[in-house]
Amino acid sequence: MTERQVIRTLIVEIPSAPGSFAKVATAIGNVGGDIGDIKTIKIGTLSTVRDITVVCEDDDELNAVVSEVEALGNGVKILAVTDDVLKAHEGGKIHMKSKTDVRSLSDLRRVYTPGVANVCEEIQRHPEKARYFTSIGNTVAIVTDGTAVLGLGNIGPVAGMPVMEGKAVLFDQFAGISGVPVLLDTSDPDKVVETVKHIHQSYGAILLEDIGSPHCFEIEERLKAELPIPVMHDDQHGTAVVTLASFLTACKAAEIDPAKAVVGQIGLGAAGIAICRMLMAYGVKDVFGIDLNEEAVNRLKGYGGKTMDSLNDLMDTCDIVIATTGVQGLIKPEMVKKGQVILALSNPHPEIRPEDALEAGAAFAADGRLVNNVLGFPGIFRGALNAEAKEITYAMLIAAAEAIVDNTRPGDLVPNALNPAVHQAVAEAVERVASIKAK
Ligand SMILES: NC(=O)C1=CN([C@@H]2O[C@H](COP(=O)(O)OP(=O)(O)OC[C@H]3O[C@@H](n4cnc5c(N)ncnc54)[C@H](O)[C@@H]3O)[C@@H](O)[C@H]2O)C=CC1
Ligand SMILES: CC(=O)C(=O)O
Ligand SMILES: [Mg+2]
Repeated sequence: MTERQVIRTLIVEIPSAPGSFAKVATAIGNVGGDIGDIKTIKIGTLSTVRDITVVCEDDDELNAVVSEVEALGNGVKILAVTDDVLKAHEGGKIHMKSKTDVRSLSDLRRVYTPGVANVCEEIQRHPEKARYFTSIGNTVAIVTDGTAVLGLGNIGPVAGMPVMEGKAVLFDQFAGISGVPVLLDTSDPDKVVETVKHIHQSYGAILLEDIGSPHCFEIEERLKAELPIPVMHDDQHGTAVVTLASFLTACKAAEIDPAKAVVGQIGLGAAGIAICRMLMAYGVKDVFGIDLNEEAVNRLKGYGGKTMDSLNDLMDTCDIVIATTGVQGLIKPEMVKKGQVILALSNPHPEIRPEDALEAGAAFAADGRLVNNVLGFPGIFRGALNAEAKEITYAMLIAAAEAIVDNTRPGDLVPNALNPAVHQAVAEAVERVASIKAK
């Protein structure tokens, strides 16, 4: 059975006495549950009710958590176990909303016919004005064929929709951008390019998401060459930006010269190859990569990277190990070298849990929840749209990575993705570079 991460909220009644909550927390931890958010629902003289979010490896572990907490007795009661994740997806996560109220006939005539006709004619005369009189300039298509959805593989575009809606939520919250999922029922590069070209006029930019390798490379290259608006495959470049930022921060903290760091990349698909290319372009000389797929390894060699014979060799040799294979648990604790930096970036499950890597001697360890392209893509697109850029260049991506580094607090690997200042800083840095180029 495939292991899956199970997130549930336990609604627990606990006696209002010092130490009672600690017993519940210990019971959850005893059987491997991780505690997430805790919300106090009711404080009574005799008992307190709390929502405790727990993260478990699978249903068996969740059942063990529930039994362990119930076994405490002495007034500790589980009132309910709820699935907040499924609940948060009921009816979908996004909704197209009007910015204008229509309350009177004159509103109606202004917003719709006949008033709207003047605006149409103005745009017909001056097409560039569409950017000001429509939402096009603030709307990004989130295009997927569903072939590499997180590390879940080729689950199809409709099953991938919750991820695309998630990206749209993040676009809205962190960058004020309307993200519109576009689900394609083809992965054929000719058809994808043709389709996106036919619909591109609705959007200010195109974000390609969870399109698997190798077809993602041709699709992105062709769309970049053929469309007059920014196109970026987030799994490649959004991930590479955030990984470069965490790499630079880790090098500084571990006193490693980035140019002399020996980097090992496990998995050379969309994310992996882009990470290697960005590190090499930034001046890192020793970038080694491995993949089960020979074509992927040859692609890396074509870009100037090197390969190794095995995962064990890579783990033995490299100071900094980055993994994007989608394979949970691929890196065993006994493979970790003392002082190594381990970025196990696969979602939803990393190649090694950061706590296990640290316990095995790693100097720094993070997973894909922390080092995540959410730190990059909202600000990158905001900056590109603000600058009315025609493309997202390497210089813009480097500026984004440096802005992320500048916003990282001492002791942290990356900034908190919930901090709006980070997205603002990325957007400003990207816009500045894009505007310089445009002059
Ligand atoms: N943290 C983040 O921001 C991001 C994380 N990712 C994660 O990276 C993973 C891969 O995503 P993509 O690159 O888009 O997929 P992909 O399908 O393009 O690439 C995966 C690559 O890993 C290779 N691979 C699989 N098993 C392997 C093994 N045992 N040893 C060596 N290589 C192996 C495959 O041959 C393939 O080349 C996913 O789990 C995804 O969630 C992707 C983008 C962003
Ligand atoms: C974060 C992301 O884009 C992925 O895991 O595919
Ligand atoms: Mg993705």
